[in-house]
Amino acid sequence: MTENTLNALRHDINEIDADLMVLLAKRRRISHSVLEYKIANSKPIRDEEREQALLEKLISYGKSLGLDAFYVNSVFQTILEDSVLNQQALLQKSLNPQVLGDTHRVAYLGGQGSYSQLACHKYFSRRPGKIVEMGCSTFDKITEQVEQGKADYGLLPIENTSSGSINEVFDLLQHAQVSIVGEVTQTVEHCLLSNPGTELKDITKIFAHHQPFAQCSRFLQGLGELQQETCDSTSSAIQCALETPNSAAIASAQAGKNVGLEVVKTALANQAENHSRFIVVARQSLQVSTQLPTKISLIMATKQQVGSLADALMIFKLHNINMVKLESRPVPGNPWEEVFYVDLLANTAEPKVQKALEQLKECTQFIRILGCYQSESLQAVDVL
Ligand SMILES: O=C(O)C(=O)C[C@]1(C(=O)O)C=C[C@@H](O)C=C1
Repeated sequence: MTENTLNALRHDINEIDADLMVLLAKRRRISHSVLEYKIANSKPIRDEEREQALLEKLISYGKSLGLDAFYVNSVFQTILEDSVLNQQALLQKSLNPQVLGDTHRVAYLGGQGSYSQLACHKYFSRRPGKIVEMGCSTFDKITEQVEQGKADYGLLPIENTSSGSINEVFDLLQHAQVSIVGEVTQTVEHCLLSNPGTELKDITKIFAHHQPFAQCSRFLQGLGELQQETCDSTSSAIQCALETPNSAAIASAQAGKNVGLEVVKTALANQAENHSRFIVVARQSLQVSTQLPTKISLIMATKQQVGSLADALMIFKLHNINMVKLESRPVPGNPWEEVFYVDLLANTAEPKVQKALEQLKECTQFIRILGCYQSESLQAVDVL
């Protein structure tokens, strides 16, 4: 094959890709129109039966065209997820026009290339408007920016599939005057990054935030006596690696590319599927439509009596409310006292939930709703 033929083929591929883009944009516009019907008729945004029927039909049509089921399924699951999440974000915006403005000042940990920045871009990509990024050096500074009205939103990592709950953030939520208004999950692909030409055997020191250190503990154990230096954020770890010969940082490949560091090794995390869930906080709580899958996060301190935690949890069961997270953390200044963090798949606008929360007030010492927000972890319809 000549180079000319190759160029002609690539030209054809470019045209097909451009046509696909036009069709994807058209599909998105139609999906927005379907939302109008759902708003007018109070229908839930997600229609899993419709998704199932659609995917089955597409898989069978794909087979007749020589496309395998796995490929068709993965392409259309992505399209459907985009469609659902966009409908949800638009509905939220129509419900809270005064709060969800056109400029989003977002405070997050670190700077360019941090996982928080990636999560910020992911979350706000569905929320039209300009993002003003405010990189911060600590979690406290993030909530301070929001409390003082200098930022509209703060992004805080709350849990990771390898290292578990991020206790610092749970503790911060005990006293920060902010509400949780959203969540976003970001895939975290840790790589070892170093100055060009550096090989793994040359590296004597590794810089990272303590979370990546925890998430890559097995890889690090395998390296033996290597110096590890904990940094405030992934961005500052990258800066240190840039300035220190024979050193490396743990961060995403993209973060390294931004500053000229090269990837020495990929896939460092203990778990192959390494994801972090971030919460989005703001000064004001949001109204969340009951047409959306929603979560409530709350903290509570139970009475110091036998069975008081069991009594509190029983209330959720009695009202058929699904509890998806329960964490306990010590209360600063009160040794051996615990505060519980609870996530529920529920909406504070539902009467049964209001009733349950009233009952919970009666059987606990203290309860505070941290937020009711749109849950973005969509469970894909299973067709394969
Ligand atoms: O058909 C609908 O109800 C839509 O909103 C469209 C659509 C889609 O993009 O195809 C989106 C969300 C639903 O879960 C099902 C299908």
